[in-house]
Amino acid sequence: MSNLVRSLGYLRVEATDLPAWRDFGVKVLGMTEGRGPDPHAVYLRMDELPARIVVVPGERDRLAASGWELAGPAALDRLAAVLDEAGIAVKPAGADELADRRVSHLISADDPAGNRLEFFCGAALDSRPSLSSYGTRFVTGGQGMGHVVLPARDDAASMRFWSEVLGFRLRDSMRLVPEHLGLPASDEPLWMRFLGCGPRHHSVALAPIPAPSGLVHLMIETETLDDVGRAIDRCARNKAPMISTLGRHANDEMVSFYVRTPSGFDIEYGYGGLTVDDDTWVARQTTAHSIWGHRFFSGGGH
Ligand SMILES: Cc1ccc(O)c(O)c1CC[C@@H]1C(=O)CC[C@]2(C)C(=O)CC[C@@H]12
Ligand SMILES: [Fe+2]
Repeated sequence: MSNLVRSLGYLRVEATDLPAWRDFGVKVLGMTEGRGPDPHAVYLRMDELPARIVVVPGERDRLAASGWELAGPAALDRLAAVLDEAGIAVKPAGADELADRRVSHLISADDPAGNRLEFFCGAALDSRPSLSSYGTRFVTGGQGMGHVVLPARDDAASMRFWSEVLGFRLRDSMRLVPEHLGLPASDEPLWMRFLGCGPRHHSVALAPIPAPSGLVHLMIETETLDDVGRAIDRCARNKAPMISTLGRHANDEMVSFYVRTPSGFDIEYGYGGLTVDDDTWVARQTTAHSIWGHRFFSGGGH
């Protein structure tokens, strides 16, 4: 157990339509556009960091990496050793990558499902405030930028890596119905695992959900319910495809809806998520994904 990762820091996305992403990020999500080292990239800000979503031009639409923040260089060194001991290949970053990501230290590794992870510390802060023209304010800070749901076929291998090696804590599990995900029926239970590394109920969820882009969804959280309501209005105005109704999740009590990004994965746009304390939290099994709402339009799956 290492317990070294503090929060979800950023996502790097490779995309085919950069102008669509700029419009989507600013006009639908209510993020602000930052500047950065790559003149062709779109840098989307939520807070004092220079970017939380970095969209780089590419041949295809996919999650290039999720970035995970650690407290400092000593913690990053310890994580590198822990990964190495577990037999996981660790790639140190070169000066070019450090400059590109505007962090002081960075290593990368793949999880057992092949999800590319970057672990960093020493992020640069932007002196210009991130002021959304819709007044949207995001919940970040110690809770990080939100949560990601990553595809993972092998439950046991993923749990070993995320929980035993990285030190994430299991906060909830939910059984999935294979037919709802377009998967063949099976006797083996299909698990969705919700894991946390800080006060946010979950910073990552792992599930055998097919995801051609490498990401099922990214959840971002706003400070008020009105921010979520206004985002729903902006989806309609900008013809962004909402894929679910508003709902409240059973496990983290988040009130949210889902909208499709120009890269084919989804954004969960939410308010009011639970924070938990590891000393008192008990992991349970939720049997329904929501206490109300979250009706998905695409007929099963997501
Ligand atoms: C169940 C749940 C609790 C809290 C969350 O933040 C959260 O995203 C979810 C999962 C929602 C979930 C999904 O992400 C992909 C498709 C899923 C599995 C469904 O088909 C129902 C629930 C959906
Ligand atoms: Fe979610």
